[in-house]
Amino acid sequence: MKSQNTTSTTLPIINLSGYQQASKNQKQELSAKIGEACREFGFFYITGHGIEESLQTRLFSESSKFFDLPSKNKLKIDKKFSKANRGYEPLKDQTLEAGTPPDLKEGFYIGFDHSPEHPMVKANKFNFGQNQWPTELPNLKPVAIDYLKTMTSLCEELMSLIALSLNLPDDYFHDFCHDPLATLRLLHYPPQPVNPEENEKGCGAHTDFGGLTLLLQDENGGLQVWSHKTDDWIDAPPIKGSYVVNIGDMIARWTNDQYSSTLHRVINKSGNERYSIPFFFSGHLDHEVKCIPTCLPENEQPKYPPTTVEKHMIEMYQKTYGDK
Ligand SMILES: O=C(O)CCC(=O)C(=O)O
Ligand SMILES: [Fe+2]
Repeated sequence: MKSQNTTSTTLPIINLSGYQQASKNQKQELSAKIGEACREFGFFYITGHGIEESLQTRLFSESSKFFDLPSKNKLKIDKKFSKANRGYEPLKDQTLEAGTPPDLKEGFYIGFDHSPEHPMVKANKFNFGQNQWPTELPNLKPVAIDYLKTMTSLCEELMSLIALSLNLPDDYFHDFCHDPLATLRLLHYPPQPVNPEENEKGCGAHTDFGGLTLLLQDENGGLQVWSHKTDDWIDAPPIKGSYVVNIGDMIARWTNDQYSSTLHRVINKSGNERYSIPFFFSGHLDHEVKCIPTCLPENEQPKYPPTTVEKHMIEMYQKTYGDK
């Protein structure tokens, strides 16, 4: 692949304003724009999504307070103590791009709190369980849980627009959306070093594992998206009040790559500390993911064998975190 520079193509911006009250026709129009963006880039921005700015600001504020804590405090809630991969992920813990140095980012994983009696916890389902919260930041939990709930509802709506865009009934992904694995990841990227190791980056080139990712990023920029059209990296700069949405591996598998789960990476060249908050909507763990028959033209074969959400998620965590 090419250097760390980018070309100037821009990702589409889709305004969702009023989507909840939209007529059938308006929803069809919106879904057609989403479909086009998914085919061309696998990435798009959304505005008019209805998530309150004050909620986003409070979450960013808790996030920066968390990463400012002394290392020894953060390490007390290292995700290695959690059966459900919840908690602190130290700097360089993950290598998203095989064969390159580990990612220059630290993180904090949050999901819905599931009691030990929850059937999915009893069944030892992947990433279902309890969070680990920092005792120093009592406000993080209510803000993060509020955010998780709101984002989950937004993703359900987006999945129904994706269904429409594929000429499927709008409730086609209903079962996938039921009792989903939904993960919030607070991320902190130190500035890119002046003399980085070869190929060292904030976040190595990767595709996202789940259904949809909705990314909130601060004003520093640094996200780059691979364009198969121009065969080069393009910038996905922050646009105030928007989310960057991208298609994950599940949707690529359903559509036989008609909708692209696109490579992306982060290089924090801003010289500042960068903060971002991706929300990963991965769906119901038992859901089978195999090519949707109407997404397979007569002369094509499915590119991927059938899998389940859980199987794919486990494989991808093992691949990028090794045996940790
Ligand atoms: O921080 C970002 O801008 C992107 C993070 C990302 O791609 C991920 O966590 O999967
Ligand atoms: Fe990603």
